[in-house]
Amino acid sequence: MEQLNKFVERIETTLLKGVRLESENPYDPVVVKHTPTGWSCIGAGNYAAVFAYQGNEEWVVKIYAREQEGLKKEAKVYRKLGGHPAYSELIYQGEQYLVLKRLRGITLYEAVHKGIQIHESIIHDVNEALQYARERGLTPCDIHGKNVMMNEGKGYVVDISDFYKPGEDEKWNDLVKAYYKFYKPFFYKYSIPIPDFVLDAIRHSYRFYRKWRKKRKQVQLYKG
Ligand SMILES: Nc1ncnc2c1ncn2[C@@H]1O[C@H](COP(=O)(O)OP(=O)(O)OP(=O)(O)O)[C@@H](O)[C@H]1O
Repeated sequence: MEQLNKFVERIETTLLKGVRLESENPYDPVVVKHTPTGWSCIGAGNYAAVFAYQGNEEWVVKIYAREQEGLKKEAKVYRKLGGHPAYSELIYQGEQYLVLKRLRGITLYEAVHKGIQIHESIIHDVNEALQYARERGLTPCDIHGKNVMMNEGKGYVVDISDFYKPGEDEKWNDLVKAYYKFYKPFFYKYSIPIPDFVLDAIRHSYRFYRKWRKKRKQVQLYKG
């Protein structure tokens, strides 16, 4: 408890006072303009940036750049999820930030970028973790390559902030399909790294593909 109190004090007196975040577009990651000494940014999503403190290996701080409402919902989801080895845990909820258990490893996005093999066990672990969430009354959503981490052959789900929304999306299913169709037979086999600009192009094209698919479904429904 004392350790947590000290950590919270450090967040509020150093990190929050010095950090500068910019979020221009909800479809692109938050940009960290300045990180105070002692802290390092270990990841950024479209809503938040995540920081680690040099003297603390256990916890990370997720600061929301926009939509503080999302922070409250994420905390609620963690409470509902309880403890599971494939998820992080909520340690503390601040006004603008959450303290979470630190997950180790690299994201699937980084693995593909660096040509590091993603074993099938990762896909199985995530499938199992998502099923666990469903059994707790949650709806797994927004699970993509930057929201799944792997470490020593185990898979972890990093971001559960959208699990309260009604209705699952297709992102994880699409990723699994792409894994078996393109990744496993080719990129996995030869450990080929993929440059950032290609991954970005895939990310943008996938967004358009999802929009197109959604429209097509609506038209089909309308035609009956
Ligand atoms: N508990 C954690 N331990 C270690 N790294 C983490 C943790 N949580 C997040 N990260 C890192 O920070 C990055 C951004 O976090 P996260 O995906 O939760 O942000 P977000 O803005 O909610 O994302 P999204 O754009 O998917 O909504 C992750 O891709 C991961 O690299």
